Amino acid sequence: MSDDTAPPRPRKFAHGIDVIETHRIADVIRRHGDRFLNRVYTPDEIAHCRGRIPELAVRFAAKEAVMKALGTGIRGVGWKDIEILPNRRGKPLVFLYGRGAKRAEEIELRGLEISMTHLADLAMASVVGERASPRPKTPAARRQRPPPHPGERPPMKLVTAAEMRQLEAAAIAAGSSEAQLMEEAGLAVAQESWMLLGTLEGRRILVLAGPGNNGGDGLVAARHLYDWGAEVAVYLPAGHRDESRCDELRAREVPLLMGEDDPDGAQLRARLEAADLVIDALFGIGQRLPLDPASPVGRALAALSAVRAGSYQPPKVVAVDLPTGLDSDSGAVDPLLVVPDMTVTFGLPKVGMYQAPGSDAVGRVQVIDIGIPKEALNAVALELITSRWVRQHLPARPADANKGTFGRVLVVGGSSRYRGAVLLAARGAYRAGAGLVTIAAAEDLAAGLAPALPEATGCRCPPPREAPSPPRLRRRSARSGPPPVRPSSAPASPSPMTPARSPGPPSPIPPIAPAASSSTPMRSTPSPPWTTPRPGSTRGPSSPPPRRDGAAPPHHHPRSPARPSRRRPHGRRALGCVVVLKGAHTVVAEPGGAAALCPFANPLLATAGSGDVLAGIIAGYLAQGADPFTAARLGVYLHAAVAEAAEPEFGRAGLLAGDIADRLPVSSGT
Ligand SMILES: NC(=O)C1=CN([C@@H]2O[C@H](COP(=O)(O)OP(=O)(O)OC[C@H]3O[C@@H](n4cnc5c(N)ncnc54)[C@H](OP(=O)(O)O)[C@@H]3O)[C@@H](O)[C@H]2O)[C@@H](O)CC1
Ligand SMILES: Nc1ncnc2c1ncn2[C@@H]1O[C@H](COP(=O)(O)OP(=O)(O)O)[C@@H](O)[C@H]1O
Ligand SMILES: [K+]
Ligand SMILES: [Mg+2]
Repeated sequence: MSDDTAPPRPRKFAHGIDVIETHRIADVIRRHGDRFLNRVYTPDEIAHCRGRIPELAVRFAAKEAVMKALGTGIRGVGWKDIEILPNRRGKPLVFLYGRGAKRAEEIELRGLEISMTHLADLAMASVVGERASPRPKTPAARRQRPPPHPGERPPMKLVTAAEMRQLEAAAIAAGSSEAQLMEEAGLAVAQESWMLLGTLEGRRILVLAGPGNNGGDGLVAARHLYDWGAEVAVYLPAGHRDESRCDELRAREVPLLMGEDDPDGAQLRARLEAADLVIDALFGIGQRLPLDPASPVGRALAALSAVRAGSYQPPKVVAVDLPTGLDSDSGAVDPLLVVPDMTVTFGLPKVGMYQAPGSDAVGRVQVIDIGIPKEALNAVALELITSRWVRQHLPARPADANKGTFGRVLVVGGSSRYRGAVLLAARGAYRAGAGLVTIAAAEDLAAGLAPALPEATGCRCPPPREAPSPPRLRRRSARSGPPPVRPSSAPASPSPMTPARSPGPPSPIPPIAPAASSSTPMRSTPSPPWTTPRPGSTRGPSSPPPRRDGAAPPHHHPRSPARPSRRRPHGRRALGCVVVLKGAHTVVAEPGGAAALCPFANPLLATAGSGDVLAGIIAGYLAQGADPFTAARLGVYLHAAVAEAAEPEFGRAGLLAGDIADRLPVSSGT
């Protein structure tokens, strides 16, 4: 539907309100004078207010109220993008510029009216206007798949520390500078800290700043937070190499405590005990793990941990870029790590934040755009599978379809020991939307299977004694090309195959001739479209289980990263197929080098048959025409999303593999 034929979007109120204590503004102006005025107010506003505190305070509240009505918060729109000036009769009017004007256009904001008032020490503003609702979701619109590419948001990529440094270099090559990037980063940390605390006036903030650029970000944040009215102190356990940033703070009389001047840690403890918020700017992507508990940084973290554990009102913690003690690439966690309430990370999230146990050690993650050139992001191979991506890539389900539209899946199995596997995979394929699922099982099993899934058709295959052992499979594939895909675990797990309409010539001699007695012939691809090894079957130890009890997860030596091969599952190139490496935060990789990571870790999935259901789901999407990489990503995400959705009901145990299949529509419909 083109834009001019689109129905007008329904409209709703846009409202924002804010109140501020007038003396807060008076204090900031006393301390910072013109610097504050010039940062927050336009020249016309400054001229109009002529230094009158109530006028300035009420405008401060008004700007925040407008930000709320725009729905952006203080990060989205600059203070000076909003101007409040009276008309000739004294009625205040709101003028929007820059990002403010752009946002107003996006939401089709009209008729923004403002009302302001103040008492002795309070200034308050309320704004109301009319905006367009997000586009209505009619049943037809819901069914309609959004067009795949133009206008699609780029996928959320994940980077290693080395990749982040390359992106930083690209930003600098494009005209930015290290100092500018640090200013952006520190400003974002200050803004996020403000939002976390709600108000800064009278709030005590302790910045733990390390010797490198992570510490530099912390110093910039400290400067802003002080300028905005917080009581800020900075603790530098190991000093800092950038004296000029320290000088900016000394000029403001922000206390800078050096680790060497506090040998017994008493000053640090006192500051920590009094703090409302601690900013962890000790180490970022430059950290070398493990941390030495006897080092100044190690002792600072131990003190923070003790205060958090032992205090009635423990301080909140914001981590800058990465929590100190988290390996950016593997997700390994140092025992000294303090789990923050929030991690403010720059450019792109780091891989380790989505790897157990690191994924349980970052709190809420806020990703900040610091001006990395978009083109540079193309070089990053690993992306996070997001619900948005899944919604955009689910196969279309046209209203005039018939079952032939949605492809066919053949599930081959024959082991009496794993008789459920074929059923689970078949169920997964159906629930994912395949049009027809056929189970090929040995005759003695087939009879028992039919009542369990009457929707599946059957076809006969040779008795199980013929089930080839792995060495025999290898010999056979040497003669006839690789065998069809099968889930990793059980020797006789089912083998979902590509649908009849998928491209590729039939394999010369598939191990079990699936189409022999089927009414419509089916084909398998010469190379398996995907394979699903488990972490245990790849190099490297598996990571310890995550803990959700708030304590730092157990130490996992960062030099033996959790799952080294997970990032780049070796073998996908050798196999020439898409690889699904199953487990917490499953990785899907394709032979070209791209890989995608599932955001979920959930023990509800660690149940027998769960992998068989996943295999069926992926086959279901393949049958509907998705390419193998897309089908695997869809399957992996939705399979795990079912467990996420089931957690309130089940807790951490008790979901059956069959339930995963049966609950699939719940998540694919969202
Ligand atoms: N990339 C970007 O685009 C942007 C990056 N930005 C920020 O820069 C951060 C990276 O900065 P960075 O490279 O200076 O590293 P950082 O994390 O401060 O640590 C290095 C320092 O710590 C020390 N050190 C490390 N481990 C140690 C140990 N175990 N025990 C003791 N010391 C140890 C190490 O000592 P050295 O190795 O030199 O002896 C060095 O002094 C990044 O996370 C982000 O916050 C933003 O400003 C803007 C954009
Ligand atoms: N902790 C976990 N977090 C997320 N997913 C998990 C977790 N444990 C197991 N899974 C998922 O459960 C499935 C288990 O597959 P698999 O071991 O092949 O089981 P089976 O062979 O019994 O069907 C995989 O998809 C895997 O990713
Ligand atoms: K940090
Ligand atoms: Mg399995």
